Amino acid sequence: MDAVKQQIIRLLKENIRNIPDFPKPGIQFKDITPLLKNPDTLELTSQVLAHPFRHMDIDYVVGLESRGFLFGTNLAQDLHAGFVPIRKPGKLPAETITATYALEYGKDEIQMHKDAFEKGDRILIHDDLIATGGSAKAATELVEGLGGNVVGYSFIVELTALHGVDKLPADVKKEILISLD
Ligand SMILES: O=P(O)(O)OC[C@H]1O[C@H](OP(=O)(O)OP(=O)(O)O)[C@H](O)[C@@H]1O
Ligand SMILES: Nc1ncnc2[nH]cnc12
Repeated sequence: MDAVKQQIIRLLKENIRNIPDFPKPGIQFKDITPLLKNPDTLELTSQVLAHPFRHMDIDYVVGLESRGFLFGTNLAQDLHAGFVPIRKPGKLPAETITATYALEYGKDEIQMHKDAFEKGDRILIHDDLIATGGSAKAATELVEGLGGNVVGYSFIVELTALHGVDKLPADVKKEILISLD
């Protein structure tokens, strides 16, 4: 990583705070609201997220509700791609497909519109954070279920102790800005 990027990543890291015991006892919640509040880190995060995928011919960025929407649409615009939302159950109005997954602090289902993209389209999956990897894996199942080609994953934060990345296909490009314990 070059020196400028390293300096940017350090600044981003300083703007993520740890909230102990949220939303449940024992969970160390990584709160990105300071990073969103600071106009410098807001802009820099967008720029460093987009850079590695600029020449990858991404057709759609798929973002996970809700924190995956914060940078997902901007990432799509930067890459001149479309944006596809993955949402919690009962929120998308047209016909959907569903995947079930386990969270670090619960269990949930996610949905995507059946007509979100065409078979063979090149998809970048984005979320703010990967913990157990359950939601990113479920998102992969949704995309592949519709014949999409997942060509990349983009996360701001990875919780390394939970090894979420191991749940994702080994041969697909992954860009993670910040690794935390
Ligand atoms: O890797 P995993 O163990 O699946 O966990 C990561 C997911 O958990 C958080 O979302 P959450 O479900 O808390 O919803 P939110 O984005 O609406 O806050 C986070 O934004 C990721 O989507
Ligand atoms: N520890 C954590 N902090 C923030 N978001 C999360 N999503 C799952 N685990 C999380």
